[in-house]
Amino acid sequence: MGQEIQENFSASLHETLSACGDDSDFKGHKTITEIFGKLYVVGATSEGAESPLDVKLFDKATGKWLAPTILGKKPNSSTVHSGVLVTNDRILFLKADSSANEFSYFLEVDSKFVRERKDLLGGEVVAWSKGSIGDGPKPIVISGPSGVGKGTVINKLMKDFPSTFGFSVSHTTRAPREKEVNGIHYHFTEREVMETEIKEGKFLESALVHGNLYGTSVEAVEAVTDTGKRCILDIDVQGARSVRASTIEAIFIFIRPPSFEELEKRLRDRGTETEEQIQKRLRNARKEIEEGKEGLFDHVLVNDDLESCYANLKKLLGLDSMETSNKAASVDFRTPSSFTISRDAENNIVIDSQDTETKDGIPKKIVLDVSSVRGGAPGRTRGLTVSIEY
Ligand SMILES: Nc1nc2c(ncn2[C@@H]2O[C@H](COP(=O)(O)OP(=O)(O)O)[C@@H](O)[C@H]2O)c(=O)[nH]1
Ligand SMILES: Nc1ncnc2c1ncn2[C@@H]1O[C@H](COP(=O)(O)OP(=O)(O)O)[C@@H](O)[C@H]1O
Repeated sequence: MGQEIQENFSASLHETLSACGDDSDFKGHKTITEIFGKLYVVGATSEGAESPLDVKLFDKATGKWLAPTILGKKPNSSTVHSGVLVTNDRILFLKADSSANEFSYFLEVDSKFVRERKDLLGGEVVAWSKGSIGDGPKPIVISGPSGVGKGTVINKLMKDFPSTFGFSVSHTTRAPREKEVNGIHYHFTEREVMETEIKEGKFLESALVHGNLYGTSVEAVEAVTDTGKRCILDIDVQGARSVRASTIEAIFIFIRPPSFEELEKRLRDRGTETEEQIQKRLRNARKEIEEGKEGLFDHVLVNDDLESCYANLKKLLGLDSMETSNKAASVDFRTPSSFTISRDAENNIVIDSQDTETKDGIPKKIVLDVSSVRGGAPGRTRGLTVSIEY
């Protein structure tokens, strides 16, 4: 395998590319990584540190440039220090003079997420994801029949813990209710537009629910994880099943009503649906309650008395003891302004500072254990372990 994979350290890759007629047209520094006969060339298309990084792909066998679909939020060019192949499925980029939260980005070239997207979109696909030290908090998926009280408990959680949780705002083709605000409760959209966006791979999951399309976009979850908050998804059972089958590691919670009669009463008292819509939701509710028993969910809560249901939810999320409130790993440092990258005997990636002055909070050496990195939430590579020496 060593023969088939070459990293950016190798000057010969730059020679190979020049010999092939390098028309990648990047400004300034570019990195090249070879994986199974394909050169992944990463650089900026315009000058300046804020220019986003672009990816071009050169196939040595055919001598042709391929234009991959690039998913995920592109890091900017100040990120480029060096591309290091960490596993066969992703390349690591390290950023100088940066916080622990921002210093590592991965270009996924053959991860499960990328393979899924290739099947969907066809052609070459790559995806950017930000490195996350440790496991980070898992997203929470909440499902249950219409009218059971999902929205009510989620609102309570967001109000009581505003800096801990963020809501994944879904797209839907249903009409807004009176008090619903576009972009806050849902992104209200046209069916044709949403169908096209589903084909383009914009959605992590989507489903037809009560006659309308609903879906979670990659961007909706990224918007929450980017703020460092824990993402809450209010999605139906089909959506929960899709997320379960994906690379997202989440906690799945199903909320049941105390009885079918009580569910009907809540739905009617809410007064947001027509009689026909209520009937449709009640028909679907029977099916959903049955599916909720299937073992797809990690926890089932009964929403009889609201306060006790909410107390149980907080308990299972570890919020009753604040020390265990799912804080992200608290490793804090800044990367040096200048460094070299190498590997040690255990195959860890070693960042050695080349800064002439020592500064507080900037380690001399940072050792990255990448043996257990994996995709987590979209836009995230989790499981990075860091040790530092000052
Ligand atoms: N699969 C999927 N389901 C969603 C999404 N957003 C909302 N839903 C589900 O769609 C169903 C209808 O939601 P909504 O129209 O807000 O009505 P409500 O459940 O009566 O409040 C609920 O089961 C939601 O959990 C989504 O992005 N994906
Ligand atoms: N435990 C409860 N007891 C009584 N009414 C409730 C309870 N939980 C929620 N409700 C009410 O039931 C209705 C449906 O709740 P909602 O949160 O909109 O459900 P969902 O989001 O699951 O469709 C709302 O009017 C809400 O105020």
